[in-house]
Amino acid sequence: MPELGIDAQLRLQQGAFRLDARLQLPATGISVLFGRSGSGKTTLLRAIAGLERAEGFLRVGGQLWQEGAHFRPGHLRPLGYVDQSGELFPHLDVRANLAFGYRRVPRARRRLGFDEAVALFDLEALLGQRAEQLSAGQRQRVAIVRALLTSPDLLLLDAPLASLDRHSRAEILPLLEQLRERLQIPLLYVTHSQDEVTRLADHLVLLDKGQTLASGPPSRLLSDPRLPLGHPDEAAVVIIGQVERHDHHYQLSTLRVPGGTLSVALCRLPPEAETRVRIFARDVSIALDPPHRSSILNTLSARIVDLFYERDSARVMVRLDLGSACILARITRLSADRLGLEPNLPVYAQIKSVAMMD
Ligand SMILES: Nc1ncnc2c1ncn2[C@@H]1O[C@H](COP(=O)(O)OP(=O)(O)OP(=O)(O)O)[C@@H](O)[C@H]1O
Repeated sequence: MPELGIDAQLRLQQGAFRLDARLQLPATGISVLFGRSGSGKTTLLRAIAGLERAEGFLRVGGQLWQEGAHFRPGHLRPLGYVDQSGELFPHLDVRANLAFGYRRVPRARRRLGFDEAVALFDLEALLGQRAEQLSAGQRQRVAIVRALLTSPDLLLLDAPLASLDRHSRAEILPLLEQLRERLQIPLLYVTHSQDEVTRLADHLVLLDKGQTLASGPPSRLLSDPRLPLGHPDEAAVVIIGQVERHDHHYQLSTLRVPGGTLSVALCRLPPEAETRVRIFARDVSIALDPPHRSSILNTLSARIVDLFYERDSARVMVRLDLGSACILARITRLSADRLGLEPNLPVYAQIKSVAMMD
């Protein structure tokens, strides 16, 4: 793993709940903390923020924030924290809300200019509005930019989209994706939405009953059906593709991915650009021979890694190795038996639908 942004072991007892989490996260990019409700995500974030006093150690960007008796209090930890509610100073306008933290940062320490941050989150038109007049989605955008403008060493976002409607979520997600390219600090993002995991995560941490169950690249964790990552019907894997060419006549772009090429809706990325591609397990079917005369455009060569039988279900999850990445196929047990699927068997993965994430 590249340079560590967060290195921590934090233990905390809260009533009957015990947090005992080990974190080793990269210095840049979005690390997503994923887990069921009650798994301890907020508690862990609050411990990192110094709002809860956990035992153990915490190092952020090489700085020791706590260890043993040494405990840097929350207000002296240079971090931005945004929670679900995105609270602002209601009587101030957006400009004053944003300027509040920004003015306190010495010019030489500022990581992001005021105008740049405002433009990044498309806030120009809102600068004169009072915070109490904003919609929930607008408020959350302002809250994120306000946190960014304090030039933190670490940005903590606790389910920032969880209380928003679909439309506002769809508006903010691409802004967070853009932020990934711009930020030079770790961003720790809590969610229990699988969609946000596939869209945002550069690194994924799975928390279960207060413990870190798995931590690593999303491509590895998402393609491991043994991990409790949500309902199997929503299981999806993200792989990296490279733009090969565009076909304007048929409005399609071709991406090079492990195992072959994929056709996707025409995109604006230049040739050779990298992009994330999400493939739902439910959209993948398996054939033993190269399919021909089919309306499905996308077929990849694969080899079966293993099969996971779901209890009391007609379905089986099949892990398929494409060479340098794995995808999942959720098919019926009947089909798996009829085709005689077993580990190591070479097969063709037919993919009904592919979504580009960039
Ligand atoms: N102040 C407290 N005292 C006792 N128990 C608490 C306290 N705060 C949280 N808990 C318990 O700690 C556990 C973890 O809660 P936490 O809010 O961190 O989970 P979470 O993963 O963030 O959940 P969600 O996704 O629903 O927000 C839960 O069982 C919760 O009931």
